[in-house]
Amino acid sequence: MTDETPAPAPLSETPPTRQRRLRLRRQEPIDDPGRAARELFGGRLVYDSGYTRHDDTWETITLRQMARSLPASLRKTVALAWSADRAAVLVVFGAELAEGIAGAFGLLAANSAMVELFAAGPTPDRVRASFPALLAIGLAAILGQIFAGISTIAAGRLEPKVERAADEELLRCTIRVELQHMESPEFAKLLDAARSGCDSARAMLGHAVGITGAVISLIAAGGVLTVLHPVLLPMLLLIVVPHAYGTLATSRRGYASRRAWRDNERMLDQISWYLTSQHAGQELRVHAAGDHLIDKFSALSDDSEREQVRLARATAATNWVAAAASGLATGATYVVLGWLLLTSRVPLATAGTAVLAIRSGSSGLRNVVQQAARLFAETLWFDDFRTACTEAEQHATPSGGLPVPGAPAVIDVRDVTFTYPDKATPALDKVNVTIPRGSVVALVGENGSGKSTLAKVIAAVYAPDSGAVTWDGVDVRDLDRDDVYAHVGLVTQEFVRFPFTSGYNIRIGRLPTARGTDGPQAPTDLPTYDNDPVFHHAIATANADTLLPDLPQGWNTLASRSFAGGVQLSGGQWQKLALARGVYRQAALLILDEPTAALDPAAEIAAYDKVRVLADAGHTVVLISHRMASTRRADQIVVLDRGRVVESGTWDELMALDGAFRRMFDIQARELQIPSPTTPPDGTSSCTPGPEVPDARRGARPVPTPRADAEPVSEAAGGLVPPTDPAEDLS
Ligand SMILES: Nc1ncnc2c1ncn2[C@@H]1O[C@H](COP(=O)(O)OP(=O)(O)OP(=O)(O)O)[C@@H](O)[C@H]1O
Repeated sequence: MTDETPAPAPLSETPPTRQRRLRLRRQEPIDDPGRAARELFGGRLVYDSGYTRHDDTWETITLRQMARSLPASLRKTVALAWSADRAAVLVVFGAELAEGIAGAFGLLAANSAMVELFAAGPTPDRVRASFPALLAIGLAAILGQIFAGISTIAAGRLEPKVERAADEELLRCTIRVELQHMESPEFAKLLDAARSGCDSARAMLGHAVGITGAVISLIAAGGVLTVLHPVLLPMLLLIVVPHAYGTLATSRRGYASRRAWRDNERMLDQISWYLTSQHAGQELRVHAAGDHLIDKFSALSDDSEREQVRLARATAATNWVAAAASGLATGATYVVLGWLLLTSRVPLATAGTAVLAIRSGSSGLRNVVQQAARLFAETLWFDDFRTACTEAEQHATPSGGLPVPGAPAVIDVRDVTFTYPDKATPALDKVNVTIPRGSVVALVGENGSGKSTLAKVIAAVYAPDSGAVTWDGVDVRDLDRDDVYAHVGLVTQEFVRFPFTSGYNIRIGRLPTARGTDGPQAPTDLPTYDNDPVFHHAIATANADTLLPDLPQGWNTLASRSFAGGVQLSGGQWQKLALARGVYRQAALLILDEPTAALDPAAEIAAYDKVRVLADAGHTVVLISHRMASTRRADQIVVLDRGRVVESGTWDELMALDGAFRRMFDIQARELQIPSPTTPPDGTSSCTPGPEVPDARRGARPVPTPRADAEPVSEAAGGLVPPTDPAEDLS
């Protein structure tokens, strides 16, 4: 470093940190994330998901807002519960009402008992006279508890039903949403929020029951007070209103603070997870980054502790103010009560009952405020759940349409243009590809050139903005989508590693319940892999039988180390399972998006050989690969560049063309020191010629002929009949 170069200011001395210390001293919430957070995460670690959608509700909610929204929230809860279990709703309401009435009855009995006890005469006589009233108090208390228990049982029956109904509704409507909409960031966030909304359905019920009970006991206490003396009723309000404000203020402050320190906790969780995980263990040790991260953990923990201390002090201060206000009101109430006593407006016994009623009433109202605030927040999440379901229905995969008579002889991509919603330039731009049955079409091109997008359009997962994908001349949009999907098998780059058994990870490609498939077992059967020829065909094709030595329970071994008895599979082993899943589907059109990226060289070569065998058996294969050599046995190679088809033709034709494909091949060949095929001046090469393609030039739309040697595909629901002896066919 030269003298002129200014030394970077130490992060700890930057202005935001000084400001932060001041804020801490003044007990204000920390809004500067601190040095460790900035260095590691670039600032606070805030979820960009729907789970934080209503985070500021508690901080902004007012008593008036809550009171206004309460009837609507209660209405929604009752409607939800009513649709789940009417009888349970009636029992809950009846039990809450009965509990409230028992409470009021108990207060009146207490009044009678006090009248007797404060009456003139010898003490034994007064006690004896008060006996029936004392019995009535006991009876009211017992009945109150019995009714509370009945309400709890009925609510316990109702709550899981409500939650399950919401969960299932969300799952059913989400699984039908078109992927294009599913991938939009806004819908993804709404869906996150909707998941919370399902939990909220249950919580809303709990709060609604709590509010009902509290309101009923409040009315009972208010009624008793009014009977004793009308002036006592406003006194009750005087006590509870400051309490209500205090409760709300404390909760709001607590929530705001927790929100601030929750970001901190999230950062701590992230660091501690990586410090203790096997996944990062190797790098952290070799790079000696562990101690550094522990220091950051310490710094963030300091911040977290400071924030929690600040919160405790602030909460105590708010509670003191609220309690002081409420205490003043209570004092005033007792002064009024004393005045009523002194002026003989109420007898001493009534004053005693009034004290009890005021206590029970004020606790009821406090309860109402707390529960109503929670109900308000939960209702927001629940509304998201409803919005998500409505939006999901609006963007559901259309049902109906023309039936797909069988495996298509030709799939045609015509002038297809497709732009992702958040992108300015199209991912596919006037793309034309013709895919005859029984052929292997390889899509190649640089990263981001549009290969996976084109595969999704071919699989009818995305609908083109313009142009069309046709199956035997019929636009896919006019076909029954479930029928179309019954003919498609997909092995994506990011195939799913389900935490199920390794066998089920394959079987999920073609479950008996799936429409259009004729799975080997009835849904109630336990999987028996031994006598499932399709399963054995799939594992042989994907070379997945090599996994068996690592599967202690065979195909019933759980493929997840997170659970007891589960195993950890390697990346390549998982890829074999995914490939087997795709083959097990027995689909007419098989899309393989980089299906061998994690395989060893021998397994990779075997996999490409099997792809050829599948095509020769009548499957149509769309293969995406970055390894140019792997496309050698494809019938057609389509080269994409920034969403456009720049070359297409057979291997020989593209090598002879000496364009983009040849350049990509030569780069890889140089790296691996593979001799490049010699291209004679007439443009033909020494490679085995593929089926004749009439026009192979830059950007041209080739029209390959359907393979004459392709075996007929079983027309039954798009499934291909497996070879009787897989080994025979695959050897
Ligand atoms: N879900 C998405 N949302 C927005 N843009 C996307 C999405 N998926 C892909 N893209 C963009 O579309 C373009 C084409 O992507 P695509 O995944 O089809 O390329 P690819 O050729 O398969 O790339 P790779 O070889 O890296 O797998 C890229 O610019 C990519 O950033």
